[in-house]
Amino acid sequence: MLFSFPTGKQKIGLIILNQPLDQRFFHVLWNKAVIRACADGGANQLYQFTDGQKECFLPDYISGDFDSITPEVKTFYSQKNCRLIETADQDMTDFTKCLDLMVKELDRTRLKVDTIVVLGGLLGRFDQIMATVETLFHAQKLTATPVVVIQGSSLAVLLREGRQVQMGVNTGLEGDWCALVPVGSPCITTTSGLKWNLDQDVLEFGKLVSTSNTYEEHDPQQGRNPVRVFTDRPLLWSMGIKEQ
Ligand SMILES: Cc1ncc(C[n+]2csc(CCOP(=O)(O)OP(=O)(O)O)c2C)c(N)n1
Ligand SMILES: O=c1ccn([C@@H]2O[C@H](COP(=O)(O)O)[C@@H](O)[C@H]2O)c(=O)[nH]1
Repeated sequence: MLFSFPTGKQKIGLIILNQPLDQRFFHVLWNKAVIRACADGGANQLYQFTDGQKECFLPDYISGDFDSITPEVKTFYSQKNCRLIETADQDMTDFTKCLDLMVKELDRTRLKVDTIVVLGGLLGRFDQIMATVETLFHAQKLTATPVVVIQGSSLAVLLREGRQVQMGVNTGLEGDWCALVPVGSPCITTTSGLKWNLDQDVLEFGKLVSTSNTYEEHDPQQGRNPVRVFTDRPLLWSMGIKEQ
């Protein structure tokens, strides 16, 4: 798996959750997206954020149990022929269901994306933040495509087990912290490219969790080396995004 912040010619799928949108990345990510979706109240966020030019920013579909989308927003997007897909299941979050639909839609249309980018999910309600992380576990079963969550000054992605993952950390957008968090189970982990590397060390809550890590020192002319991580179980990678 090769992963870097979605820049350059990457094509993405974009999911907007019910959290305030961020001026820094919205337009660039919207333009890279070949499919765009809102999870329930994510549509309210899009509607509000694009005020004055809403017609230029129509999602392909809005899904969810529709307990958050307002009647005004629902009416607006349905009149603009955006698909409204009701997913009433109360055992899964609107994010998980929206992602499941996106994977199916990508399969159906044979559209290819490099990454599915999710805006929101890392701030606001703590239970929702935990649910975001849990959705990343579903994502690994649903698709081979990396699912990257971005909100505020953080990015999160769940690294797959059993293979070396290489991350480009030289796009200029990376902040100065990064972390490896063993969310689902203990992880035997080996890394390179970090200031505090691991060598077959066990990351485990109550034992060792790699927060407040950073990148190894580098020659500014040459840029940072990629970060390489090998883990025997799914492991959450999180990194800072520069405040601009
Ligand atoms: C054991 C268990 N705990 C809690 C729930 C309740 N539950 C889990 S996911 C879900 C849907 C959440 O919807 P979402 O739109 O993602 O979040 P909301 O803003 O409505 O809280 C619900 C109600 C459940 N079904 N099972
Ligand atoms: O505080 C929050 C609230 C919501 N989310 C995410 O958005 C979707 C949709 O939420 P609704 O409240 O149903 O509109 C939800 O599944 C969460 O993934 C969030 O991240 N933080």
